Amino acid sequence: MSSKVRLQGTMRINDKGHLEIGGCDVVDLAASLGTPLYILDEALLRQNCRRYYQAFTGQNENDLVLYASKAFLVLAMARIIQDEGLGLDVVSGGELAIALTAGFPAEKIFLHGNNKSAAEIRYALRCGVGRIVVDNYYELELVERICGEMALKAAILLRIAPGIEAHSHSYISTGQVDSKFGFTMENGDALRAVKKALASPHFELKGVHCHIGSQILELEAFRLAGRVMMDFLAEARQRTGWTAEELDLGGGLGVYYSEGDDPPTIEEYARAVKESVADKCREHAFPRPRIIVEPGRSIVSPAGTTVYTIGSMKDIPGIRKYVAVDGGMTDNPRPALYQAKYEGIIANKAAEEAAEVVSITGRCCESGDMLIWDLPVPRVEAGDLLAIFSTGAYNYSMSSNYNALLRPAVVLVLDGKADVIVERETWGDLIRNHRLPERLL
Ligand SMILES: Cc1ncc(COP(=O)(O)O)c(C=O)c1O
Ligand SMILES: N[C@@H](CCCC[NH3+])C(=O)O
Repeated sequence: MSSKVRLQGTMRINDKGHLEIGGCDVVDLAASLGTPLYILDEALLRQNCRRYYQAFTGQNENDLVLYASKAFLVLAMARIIQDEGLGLDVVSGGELAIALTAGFPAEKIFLHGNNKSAAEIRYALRCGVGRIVVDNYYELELVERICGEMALKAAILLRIAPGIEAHSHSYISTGQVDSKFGFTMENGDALRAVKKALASPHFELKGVHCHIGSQILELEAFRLAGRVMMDFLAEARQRTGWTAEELDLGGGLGVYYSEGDDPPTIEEYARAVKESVADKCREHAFPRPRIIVEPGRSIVSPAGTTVYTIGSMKDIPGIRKYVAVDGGMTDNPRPALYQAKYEGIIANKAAEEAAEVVSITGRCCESGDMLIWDLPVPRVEAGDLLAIFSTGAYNYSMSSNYNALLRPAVVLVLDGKADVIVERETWGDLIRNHRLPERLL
């Protein structure tokens, strides 16, 4: 094989020496659908959903797994998530619209966000979403006012910043005190918010929420979150008499991207979360709340692969060989944003031994548009196909049209069938919303 990489899910190298996913030859997919191309392994995606369902709802039927839409949400994805019995966490009117258009049951949708607009809140309440997760005082008042206007009572959770430092990239750590998200526990804001919510006739306060960060590879951070949040609920009960029914611990479980990443399994994560809550329930004689989790990355990331065509190369002898592909930070901004590391192989030479080390660069006019540094590959030439692994999360959903590049298609593969679930953009799509004022005609 061209480099030591982990083949996940249904990936294999076929008799032609090509990478195959979901029974589909990646070289054929690239020929018929073009590149860059996002490929989604439906079997692995469903397997991850089932493992989460089994580890939580399967053990306690009241517990709930919400898939975090921000990782990747399109109509087909919403259908798969619904099929697998999970709920959805959405963070905008747009994500909510995708979910509802796919026919997702509103009561299994939780609306998140640190600055929801009044229109989004009205839309969510009108559709009957399951919960609104209120992030701050401004929102608490806004949601209350809108409920008053609509003459209804909203089932809410309060997002709390529990003051936990998760060991992840600072841009994706969210639970620490200095964070834009949630009511701060440390300075008493969280408890004041509970009192305020309880005093309102427009709220049914179901519980609390926290999310300490993303791509977390250590269970201890999750255990700590469970314990800290349960201590908070116990204190809130003591001070107000209110017994929370729900504890939403957010998402955050990391995945394997490259050598050195050693994530806990979904089952280990579930055990850690549930045990930390159970221990504290015993300590405080607190009735076990419904546990809710919101995984995004760990469900969809490993199921995604991006395929690119190799074009130009620049060899600087003794320094580095740059190999350019037909995508880059527009379809995968994570290396540029978080110094994220990925693995990949040459899909049409997947059985060949590595012969050189190259650095994969994107085609954007930015020196920072690097996808992989120092990747061992067989001898590569223009026209070869590079497959980069674990791109299912925060790639399509964070893609852009920088340099007027087009967003790739997304194809869902299963048992030799390949279905396009998102069409490749066209130049027409790029220009559709542009307007020329009269005086420029
Ligand atoms: C509130 C909330 N829930 C869930 C998630 C999903 O996180 P992850 O993809 O790391 O599981 C996020 C994103 O980090 C989030 O902000
Ligand atoms: N976008 C981030 C994850 C942040 C999720 C939202 N809190 C990533 O690609 O790793």
